Amino acid sequence: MKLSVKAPAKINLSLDVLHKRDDGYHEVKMVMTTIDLADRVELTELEEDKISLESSGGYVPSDNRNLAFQAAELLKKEFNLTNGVHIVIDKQIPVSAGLAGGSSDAAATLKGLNQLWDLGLSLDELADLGAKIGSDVSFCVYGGTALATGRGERIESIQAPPPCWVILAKPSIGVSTADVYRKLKIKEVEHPDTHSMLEAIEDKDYDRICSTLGNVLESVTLKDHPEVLHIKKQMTRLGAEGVLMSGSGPTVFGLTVHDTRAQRIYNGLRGFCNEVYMVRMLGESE
Ligand SMILES: C[C@](O)(CO)[C@H](O)COP(=O)(O)OP(=O)(O)OC[C@H]1O[C@@H](n2ccc(N)nc2=O)[C@H](O)[C@@H]1O
Ligand SMILES: Nc1ncnc2c1ncn2[C@@H]1O[C@H](COP(=O)(O)OP(=O)(O)OP(=O)(O)O)[C@@H](O)[C@H]1O
Repeated sequence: MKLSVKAPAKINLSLDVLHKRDDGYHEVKMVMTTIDLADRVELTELEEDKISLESSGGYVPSDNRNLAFQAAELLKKEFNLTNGVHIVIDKQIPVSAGLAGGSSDAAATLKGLNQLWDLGLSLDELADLGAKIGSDVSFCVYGGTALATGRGERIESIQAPPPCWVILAKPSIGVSTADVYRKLKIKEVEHPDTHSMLEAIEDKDYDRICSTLGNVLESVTLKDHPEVLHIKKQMTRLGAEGVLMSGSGPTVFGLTVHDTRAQRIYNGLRGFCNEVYMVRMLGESE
């Protein structure tokens, strides 16, 4: 049997870091939402007891460094399974971008194999398993829009923000999430008002959502990579109503409700950035 699962990217509308924990991770408070930029993960049952993986598009590892491979491995180990699977990833989400591409592939693999191998696991159980793979995987299991706390794995789903265009621009630089967290000076930075973001979403107040966007990790990535700040300025100049870096970066997203403005921002950014996307905010889990 074979099945195909959509794996959407996420953006962080608010990302706050509260303190460093004894286990080396950071306690976070984030509002995350899914966007209509997605990989597709195709799972085919194998007769043999093995996992194989291939990926089209951007370069990603095809062995157990791949988070989707790790998801299949984890299920086999946890439940002592001898099932096999061939995983094909149609990669549309840019890699190492701050958009949780790998995490979403892992979440899609967990959900798909739950069906394919008839494991009967609930979404909560899949999200708990996902947390063993990476901090963003639990959110990707639920999708939609959520408040994420703990190291990012404690998920409280909330309603979707009002729909709008999301223009994404990724400069051609690599950013290490671990480095960004390590360099963050928690006491010296301005913290976003996550509570206000939650209220704005509840009130469906698009203008307030735009003015409340905030990501504490910008303090590190913008300083190390001035091109990210440059993209933010261009997005604002081109008329985006709200602009922010997603996750640890380097992708910047701009929000607008206006169709013609969205096209103008998209065209304007393509002039000096190779990877630019214009997609809809999803917000709801599909
Ligand atoms: C930046 C975000 O993408 C925002 O959604 C996430 O916080 C990062 O999620 P992720 O890429 O799934 O992160 P993981 O693979 O769990 O961790 C990568 C590295 O980032 C650091 N890390 C991550 C999450 C967290 N709450 N505190 C951390 O300090 C740790 O050094 C960890 O070794
Ligand atoms: N399925 C996958 N897709 C993309 N990258 C993967 C995958 N599996 C493993 N990786 C590796 O994970 C690293 C980060 O990739 P990813 O695209 O998930 O980053 P990201 O969008 O910054 O994630 P996050 O926002 O969760 O920090 C890369 O070094 C990549 O080689």
